[in-house]
This record gives sequence, structure tokens and C-alpha cells, in this order.
Amino acid sequence: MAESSRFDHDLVLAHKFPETTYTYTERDAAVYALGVGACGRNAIDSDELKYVYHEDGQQFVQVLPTFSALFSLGSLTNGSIDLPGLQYDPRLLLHGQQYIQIYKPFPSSASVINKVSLAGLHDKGKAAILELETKSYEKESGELLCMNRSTIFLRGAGGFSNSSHPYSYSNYPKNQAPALKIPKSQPFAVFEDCTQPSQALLYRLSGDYNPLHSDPMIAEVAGFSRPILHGLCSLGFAVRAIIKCICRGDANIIKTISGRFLLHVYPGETLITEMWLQGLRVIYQAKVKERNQAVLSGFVDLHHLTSSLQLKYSSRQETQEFHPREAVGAEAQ
Ligand SMILES: CCCCCCCCCCCCC/C=C/C(=O)SCCNC(=O)CCNC(=O)[C@H](O)C(C)(C)COP(=O)(O)OP(=O)(O)OC[C@H]1O[C@@H](n2cnc3c(N)ncnc32)[C@H](O)[C@@H]1OP(=O)(O)O
Repeated sequence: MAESSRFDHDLVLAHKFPETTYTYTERDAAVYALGVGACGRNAIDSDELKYVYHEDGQQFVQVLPTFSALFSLGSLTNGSIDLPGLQYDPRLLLHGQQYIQIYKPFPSSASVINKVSLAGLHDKGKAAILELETKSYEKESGELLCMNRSTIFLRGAGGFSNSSHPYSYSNYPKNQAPALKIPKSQPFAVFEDCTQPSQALLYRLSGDYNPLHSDPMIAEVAGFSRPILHGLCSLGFAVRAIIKCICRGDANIIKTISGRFLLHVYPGETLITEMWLQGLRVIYQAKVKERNQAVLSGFVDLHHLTSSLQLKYSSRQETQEFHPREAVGAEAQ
């Protein structure tokens, strides 16, 4: 039942998002990889060059798993979402979380059919939280490639329901959004990476045109001193760090990615990603070095460990937790 003129429960739940098709080429995959910092420190890094260039031709470039978060962005209107029955100020929208399940490695080019549905809506008083799920199918084979669930934090849009029983609707299993505890132990690996002052301007070319990331006036209205980095760009940096340090360059062992955006990042800031290995789960946290603040945390689930990690830590695997004496990767501390 409607509790406020800004919210119509029936209208929201009845809304059918149109099916969309997203076609990408090897060039899109490479532009995306550059947008999340691949080869930003080293243009001949063999772990990362494969996302941008292949000696046998561009059709052999590989695609980062986080690229899939872009598949349904074409359905956004100027970077925000039209949802009949829920009114909010699009200038106050922030990306809250992203959850990605990967079912098979992405081809270097493809047409993808996206089916978007409402996965959740919650009244948090000062904000409304909207969750949208996108299932993406390869057009040619009809196979399910991935599922993305985006949580959108709509500042100022809460308080639309009875505060003693705030509205909360969710249609997915709770274990897909577990509460995350960052271990107190020393991280397994640490990776430091600089974002560029132009990072958001480059990243937006991959299809996320919300002016919060490019327009100083809009950023100011949203409460920031200047345009901020896309949450999905920070996530791309963190997952790249995990691919490098834990997956030893093999992104295909990634099954699930989850991230919560804790605080904004300004383009040009340095991201330090700390990683802890717990069985096949990598818990991670990214901090902005200049402000010493955590900006992103989450987990990445792997199909298996790389053989070099397995050999090294097989004796400790029984405990499902590793307390490494050394961190991996040239940049680890
Ligand atoms: C049409 C179909 C389209 C389909 C495609 C969908 C794609 C969707 C992509 C959308 C992308 C849009 C444009 C992109 C925008 C951006 O990238 S913005 C940049 C990235 N994001 C950020 O920088 C946000 C950083 N985080 C913060 O600033 C803060 O965490 C916050 C979000 C402002 C919340 O802080 P605060 O107000 O202090 O919240 P709390 O008081 O702590 O908590 C209140 C409740 O909200 C829950 N919560 C808190 N943070 C989050 C979060 N990040 N995500 C989800 N939920 C959050 C928290 O748990 C509290 O709830 P309860 O525990 O129940 O009380």
C-alpha cells in the first residue's frame, strides 16, 4: 500500500524493465581495461597487456570479469534509473554495492541480451536502497554469461513508509550478501595503485555517463568538492589487484565478486588494496592512501587456487585460513 506520494508499492513491483541488447567489441573491452588502470604502471606487464593487446590479433584479447557490470548501463538515463512509483533526486544517487556472478569467461566481442529486474527496495529513513539484478545472456548461444546485482543508495529518498515498520523487499538469498568482517591479521597481499586525475573521464567512455563523475557543478550539488570516481572503476582496480596477487594473472578462476562502496574516491588518489585468503574466498579492502580511509570492501570467490599457491599453502588449507608470512606480488609489503 502506498505510504507516501513519493512511493507507490504496486507500481514499483509491477514495473517491467525493458530487455536490452549490448554489443561490445575487442576495442570496448580494451578501453574498459585501460579505464580501470590496466597497464597504467607498466605498459608491458604480461598479466595485464592481454586485456589490451594480443600479438595474434585483437580477437584474442581477454576480458576482465568486472567488465560485465557495464552490460546493462545503456538502460540508464543520464546515469540514473527511471522507476515509476519511486521518486528521488537523481543528483543524490550513489552506487552502494555490486555483486557479480560469472558463469563463463566473456568472449572478446559479443552481443549480450540483458534481463533486468527489481531485486530489492528498502526504506532506510534518510535514504532508499534500490537493488537491480541483471542477467546477461550471450545472444548467439543463448547461454547465461553472468548476473550483476547493483545496489543504489538514494540519499534523501527514504522515509516513504511507516518508520516503525520500514518497507523492506528482497527476492534473493541472504547468503549472497553476507556481513563482511575484515580480518585483524596481517593481509596476505597488498597492492598499491595510483588512479589518474583523468581516470573518471577515461572510465566514463565505457558507458557510465553520470555527470557526477565529470561535471564540477553537479559534483558540488551532490556534496563533493569535485567529480568523484565511479564506484565500478574503484571495484575494477581492486579486482585487478586480486587477479594479479592471488589469481597470478588468471582471471578465469574468479566465480563471484562482491563489493560495498564505503566512501567516495577522488580521481588521482592512490588505492591500496589489502587481501586476505580464507579458503577459496579472498576478503579485500581498498583504502585511499592520501586520506588513510577505507573506501571499498568485499570478497571474491574463486573456483580453485592457482597451483603455485596450492603447493605453497596446502598444509594450511585444512584450516581454511592462511596467515602468510609474506605477501605476494612485486608491490606487496
Ligand atoms: C534501468 C536498469 C538499469 C540496470 C543497471 C543498474 C546499474 C546500476 C549502476 C548505477 C550506477 C549509477 C552511477 C554511479 C554512481 C557512482 O559510482 S557513485 C560513486 C561510488 N559510490 C560511492 O562513492 C558511495 C560511497 N559510500 C558512501 O558515501 C556511504 O557509504 C553512503 C552510501 C553515503 C552511506 O553512508 P551513510 O549515510 O553514513 O550510511 P549509514 O548511516 O552507515 O547506513 C544507513 C543504512 O544504509 C546501509 N548502507 C550503508 N552504506 C551502504 C552501501 N554502500 N551500500 C548499501 N547499503 C549501505 C547501512 O547498512 C544502513 O542500513 P541498516 O544497517 O539496515 O541500518
